[in-house]
Amino acid sequence: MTETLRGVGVSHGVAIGQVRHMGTAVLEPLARQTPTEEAPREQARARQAVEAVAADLQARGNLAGGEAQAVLEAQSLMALDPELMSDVERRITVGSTAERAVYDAFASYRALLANAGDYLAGRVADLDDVRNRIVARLMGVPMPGVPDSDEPYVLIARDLAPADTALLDPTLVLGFVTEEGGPTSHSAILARALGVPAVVAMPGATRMAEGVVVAVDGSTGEILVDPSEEKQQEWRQLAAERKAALSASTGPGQTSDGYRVPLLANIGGPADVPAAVAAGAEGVGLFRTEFLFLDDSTTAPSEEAQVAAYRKVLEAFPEGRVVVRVLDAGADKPLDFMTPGDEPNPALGVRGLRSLLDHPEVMQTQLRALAKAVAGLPVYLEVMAPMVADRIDAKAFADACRTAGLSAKFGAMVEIPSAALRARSILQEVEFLSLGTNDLAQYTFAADRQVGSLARLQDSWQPALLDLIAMAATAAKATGKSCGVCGEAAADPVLACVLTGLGVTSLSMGASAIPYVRATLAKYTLAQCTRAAAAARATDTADEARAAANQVLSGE
Ligand SMILES: C=C(OP(=O)(O)O)C(=O)O
Ligand SMILES: [Mg+2]
Repeated sequence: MTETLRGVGVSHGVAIGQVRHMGTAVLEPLARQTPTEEAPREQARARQAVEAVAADLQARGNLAGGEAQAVLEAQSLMALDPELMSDVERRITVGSTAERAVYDAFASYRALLANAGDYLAGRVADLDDVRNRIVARLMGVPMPGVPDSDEPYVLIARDLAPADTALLDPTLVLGFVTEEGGPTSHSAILARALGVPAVVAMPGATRMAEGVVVAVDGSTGEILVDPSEEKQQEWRQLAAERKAALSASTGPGQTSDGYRVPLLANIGGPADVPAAVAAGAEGVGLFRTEFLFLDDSTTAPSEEAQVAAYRKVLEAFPEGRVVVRVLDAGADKPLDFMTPGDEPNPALGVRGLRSLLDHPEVMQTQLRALAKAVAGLPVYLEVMAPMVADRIDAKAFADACRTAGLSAKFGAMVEIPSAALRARSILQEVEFLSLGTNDLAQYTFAADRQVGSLARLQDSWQPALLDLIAMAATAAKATGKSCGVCGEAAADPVLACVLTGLGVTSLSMGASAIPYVRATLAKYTLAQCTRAAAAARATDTADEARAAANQVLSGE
C-alpha cells in the first residue's frame, strides 16, 4: 500500500525512482594496543591518509566550483587542522593504531564543537564526514558516501555532507531526501544551486527500505512510498505539465498584469554565474562574498584577487543589477582571522557587519576592490551589509562605503527583527533594503536554522515573519526606496507571489528556482497577490497561511 510522508520541500521538481541509502555506516576501528616501536609508522600512515583525504576534498571542490567549492575547501582545511593532527599523533604515541587515533581525536573534537554552540551544530556533519573518509582510507574499505549505481536512484541520507551534495550526478541522482537539515541549511542551499529536487527534515527518512520505489515532490515536500503505477503516471504527468509551463514562461519577472518584479540570482562566486544566466536571471540579488574568503580562513584574499573575482561577476550582467553583500563572517560561516573562537553563542555574537566594524581594514579592502572592479562597467552595482541591527549600524556601513570612494547604492540586509521593526530609521542612512529571511526567521523564532527538528519554526510562511516583511516593505515604499528578498523564501513560487503582494520589489534565489517563480508569478495579477498576502497574514500558522494564499490564488 502506498504511504504518504511529508518533509520540507527545498528544491523544486519531481523525482521517481528506487531508494538508495547513503553509505553512512560509522566505521569504528578496534581499540587495540600497538607496540611503541610501531608508533612512527602509524603516525606516517595517519598523516598520509589525512593529506590524501584533504587533497581529495580539494579536488572535488575544484570539480564542483561555486558555493560547493568553498564548502569542500573548508572541509579540506578541517582535515588538515594542526591541532587535530597533533592529537592523533599523541594518541598513537601512547599505543593507538592510526585509525583508532583518528577516530578518537575526531570524537573529542566533535564533542568540543557540539558543546560550543550554534554554528557548530551545522559543522558536526561535515566533521563526521571528514573522519569517516580518513578512517575508511586507513582501514582500506570503500569510502562512505554516494552509493555506486549505474541506474538512476533517489538518494536517502540522514544529512548530506557538502562533499556529497556537491558531487551528486544529476543524471544518476534523481532527487534526495534527508532526515535532518532545515529549509535554510547549507544542504538545501546547495541542492537548489545544483537543481536537484530535494526534501529535507523528513522524520524516519533513513528507515525507508533500500530499493523501494518512491516519488518525491521537491516543491511540496510530499513523498509517496511504493506508489501505484497509476499514481506514478499521475505525478509524471504533473511534472511534465509543470516543465512545459516553465519553458513557456520567459522574459523578465512580472505578474499577469505586467507589474514588474525583477528575478535575480543568489550566487557564491563567478562559478555560479553560468547557471544564473541560463535561468534568465535579471542580475544578482545576493553575491555571498564570504565564499571567496572560505578558501583560506586564516587570511583575507588580496585586494587584487578580490577585484578579479568581483569583475568576473559584474561583467556577466551588463546593464543588469548586481547586489554584492560584504563579508558575512561568523556563526555558520566563521573565518579564523575575523571570528572570535570563544563565543558562547556565535549566532548572537560578533558576526556579519559587527565583525567588519571590528576589522575596518578588511571592510575597506573589500569596498576598494569593489570600486576598482566596477570601474568602466555598465552594470548597476549595489552593496549591502549583513546583520544590520539599527541606524547606527546602517550609518557606519554607509560611512565606510563613502570612505572607500565607492560609487554604488548602499543598502542594509534586514535579518534581525529590530531592523524590520525600525526599517524607517535604517532607511535614513541607506538606499535600499534586502530581506534575509533565513536569518530573520532564525532570530524571530529563536530557532537555529541548522536544526532539522525546528523546521516548523523556520518555515518562511510563518505569519510573524510575513508581518516583519510587510513592515520593512512598507517603510521602503514610504521613502521611495526598494526592498527585495534574498532569503530562501523567494524561491517558493507561491510565497513569491505573497511577497510581491506584501510590497517586496525584487526576488533573489538559487538559479534553479527562477523558472518556477517566473511561471507562477505570471499567472496572477498584482491585486490577487495583494489579496493572497492579506489572507496569509490573517492566519496564525504557517500551514494556514500557505492554505489561505493558495485558496485566494486558485480563486476558490
Ligand atoms: C540571505 C541570507 O543570508 P545567508 O543565508 O547567507 O545567511 C539570509 O539570512 O536570509
Ligand atoms: Mg543571513
